[in-house]
Amino acid sequence: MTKAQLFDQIKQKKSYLCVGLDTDIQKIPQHLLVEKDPIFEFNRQIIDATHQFAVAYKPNIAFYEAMGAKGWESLQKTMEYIPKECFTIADAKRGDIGNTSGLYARAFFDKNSSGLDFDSVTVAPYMGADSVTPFLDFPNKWVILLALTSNGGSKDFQNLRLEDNKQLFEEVIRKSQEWATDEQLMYVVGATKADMLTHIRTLAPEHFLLVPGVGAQGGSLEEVSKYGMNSHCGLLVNSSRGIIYASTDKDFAKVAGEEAQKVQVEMEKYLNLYLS
Ligand SMILES: O=c1ccn([C@@H]2O[C@H](COP(=O)(O)O)[C@@H](O)[C@H]2O)c(=O)[nH]1
Repeated sequence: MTKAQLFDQIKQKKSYLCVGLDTDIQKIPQHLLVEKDPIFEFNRQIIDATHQFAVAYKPNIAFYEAMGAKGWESLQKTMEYIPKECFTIADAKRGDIGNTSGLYARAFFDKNSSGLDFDSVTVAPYMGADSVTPFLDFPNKWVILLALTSNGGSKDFQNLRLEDNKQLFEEVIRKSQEWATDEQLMYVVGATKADMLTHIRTLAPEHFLLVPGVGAQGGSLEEVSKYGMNSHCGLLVNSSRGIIYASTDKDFAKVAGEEAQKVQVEMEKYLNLYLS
């Protein structure tokens, strides 16, 4: 999917919501456990209930890998089920020496090889250029590079000052722009770091940002939108637990749909206010 197509979706749905499919067998409603594939059944109902309010879905790969071969099968079925207009993110946080990264890229991007055809994958920048560029060899596919993450531990490395007093995450954003344009590269910035967004927009004015950390982690959608939005929105704001586990009862899908709609209504307001 191109950047223009993503912005078209955002305008059509008046939403920049990404629903996180962090589907945990221990958290899904009990009544689904009798299904042949409870994880897929849960995702199917969540997608049915939320897709009119969401422009993207982000399965966190850990939740599927932890279930072995069955988990990969549930993931493949989920990917087949997500409506084609939605942007898909493999939240896998990969990155390794070049030839290995190439295989990670095939795992998420090359349907003929792995059965998976994600639009994007999250990548850790720590190993540098040759660990990231193999993902960029796939046309129309995106790298979403971890820049300033939402967790407390992000300060251990990402805020370290370099010799020129720049913080490490700033250098990640600067250096990575030598590898790809904003047509293929996005950054992860946690909603819990919304106070940094004005500054981040000076470093990456045109890029889309994937912003996790609203909902369960307490980040503010209003602040993210106010300080992070650009002329083509430039934001995909993820909520996982806040939507998919809003109810853990038989009504889980209906309640998830209602939560997604609430977020969409708020996003519509911010699109009207802050789209420059
Ligand atoms: O900085 C980051 C990067 C990734 N994540 C992931 O996003 C979701 C957030 O889930 P919630 O339930 O909405 O808190 C989850 O998959 C994380 O692994 C992040 O939170 N922060």
